[in-house]
Amino acid sequence: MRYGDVVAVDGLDLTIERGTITAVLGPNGAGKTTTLETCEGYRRPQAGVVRVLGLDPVASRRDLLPRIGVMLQQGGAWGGVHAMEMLRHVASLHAHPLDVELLGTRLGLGDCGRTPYRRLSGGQQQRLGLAMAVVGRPELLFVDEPTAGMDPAARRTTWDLLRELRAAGVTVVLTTHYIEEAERLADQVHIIDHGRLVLSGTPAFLTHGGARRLEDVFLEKTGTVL
Ligand SMILES: Nc1ncnc2c1ncn2[C@@H]1O[C@H](COP(=O)(O)OP(=O)(O)OP(=O)(O)O)[C@@H](O)[C@H]1O
Repeated sequence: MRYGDVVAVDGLDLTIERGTITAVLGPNGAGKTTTLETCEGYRRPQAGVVRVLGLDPVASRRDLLPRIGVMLQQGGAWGGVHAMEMLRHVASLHAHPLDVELLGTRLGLGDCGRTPYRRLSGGQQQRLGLAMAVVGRPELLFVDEPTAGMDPAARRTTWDLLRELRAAGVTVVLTTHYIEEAERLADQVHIIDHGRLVLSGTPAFLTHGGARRLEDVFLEKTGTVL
């Protein structure tokens, strides 16, 4: 995937197993969001092949939309909408949504009250984005930096929710800059740099059974030690 002269994703080859949590790590500009957006069907691959639940994400977008959940890095709601109003709306678009009130309470959306979306804090917007992504009971969930800007309690709630989804058979693909998050949550970690895959494995494999810190492995492999 290129943007003009910039090569954002370059021969990236990876497969994600169903029912697992996969973390895609990489420095700023490594190509994580572009990769996710291509899998989500927002971008048509300029070369190569992408299959999501066995389907072409662009050609089969209508079939895939009810089956996947997407949490974008930013946005996804109208500026003037209230959090619970937005969540109820998204739920109404799905055949068998989760209980909106329970989900909203769990993710602290009740606290957002009548504040319009554009005035919510970054962490509150993230919580709503996560709720919108999971409310339709997706089989596959893409979450781009889900806990960025969240306070520690909201981060824990998010981790618990993602683990519960995995236990229920949902496949979760996340990007994060919090290496600890990947270490705690992910079954499989892929590190990408300059649009290429540089290392893959379970957290235990990558850290030699905990003998190394994943952050050190990440910095070494991506050459980002300053
Ligand atoms: N719409 C766009 N137009 C031009 N260049 C873009 C566009 N989107 C991304 N890029 C460039 O493509 C490269 C990959 O960007 P991408 O957003 O996929 O990286 P990322 O790994 O998600 O980064 P971050 O961790 O900072 O979110 C970067 O060099 C970025 O500047």
